[in-house]
Amino acid sequence: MEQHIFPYNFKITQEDRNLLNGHRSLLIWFTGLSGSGKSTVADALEQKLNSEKIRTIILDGDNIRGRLCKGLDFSAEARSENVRRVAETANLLLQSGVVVLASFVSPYKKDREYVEKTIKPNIFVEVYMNTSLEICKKRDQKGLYKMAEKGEIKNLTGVNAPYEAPENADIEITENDSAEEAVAKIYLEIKDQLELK
Ligand SMILES: Nc1ncnc2c1ncn2[C@@H]1O[C@H](COP(=O)(O)OS(=O)(=O)O)[C@@H](OP(=O)(O)O)[C@H]1O
Ligand SMILES: Nc1ncnc2c1ncn2[C@@H]1O[C@H](COP(=O)(O)OP(=O)(O)O)[C@@H](O)[C@H]1O
Repeated sequence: MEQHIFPYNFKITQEDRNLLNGHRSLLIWFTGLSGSGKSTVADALEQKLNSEKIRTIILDGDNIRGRLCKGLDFSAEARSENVRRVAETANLLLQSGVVVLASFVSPYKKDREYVEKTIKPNIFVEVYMNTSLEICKKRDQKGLYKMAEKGEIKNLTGVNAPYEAPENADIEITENDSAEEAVAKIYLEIKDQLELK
């Protein structure tokens, strides 16, 4: 289909919006197995940022899959499409000047690289929630691992679907870190990048 599209050059830039907000925008991307602590740490970090008067928004797997990404399953292709839509959404939100916290299993390296490429020149901070499968299985708050054991789920990440761990994550959170420790680690890393006014 031939399209005639002429993007308009709007006058207010992202830099103008950052100035108004008093900080830069960043994308903080949490990746890890189900139960690794992505949502918990994103939640605690958002509270810390909020208390510092930093504008934030959270994009979280389960929430996004109920709306923007409704109908996408957990095949490799659908997961890539899920992450692609989130990357586009994050890109728009970053242009508004907010700090975006995104928590997605995002098991494929190429998908995470796609996110980083999509949001450039904005800053991508990859947080690897390095919680072992053993601990995630023990937590199993949603009962997904038990369902996989019974053969009721065929593509659970870490069990019968792959997880490609980041090799050079900006920040690694281990299963021994409490949520508070994780927040402290992340905040220390991003503080300068926020360029607080
Ligand atoms: N098969 C399978 N594999 C992984 N996760 C599953 C699966 N089925 C359902 N769930 C639930 O979906 C949440 C993960 O969605 P994501 O959008 O983050 O996944 S992905 O990035 O597209 O891989 C995930 O949320 P978290 O537990 O917060 O990670 C689960 O609640
Ligand atoms: N740092 C932590 N230490 C101990 N338990 C945690 C920690 N982070 C999360 N949990 C617990 O693990 C479970 C799964 O956490 P959640 O944040 O939902 O993980 P994810 O979003 O990666 O699926 C929850 O019951 C949560 O309370």
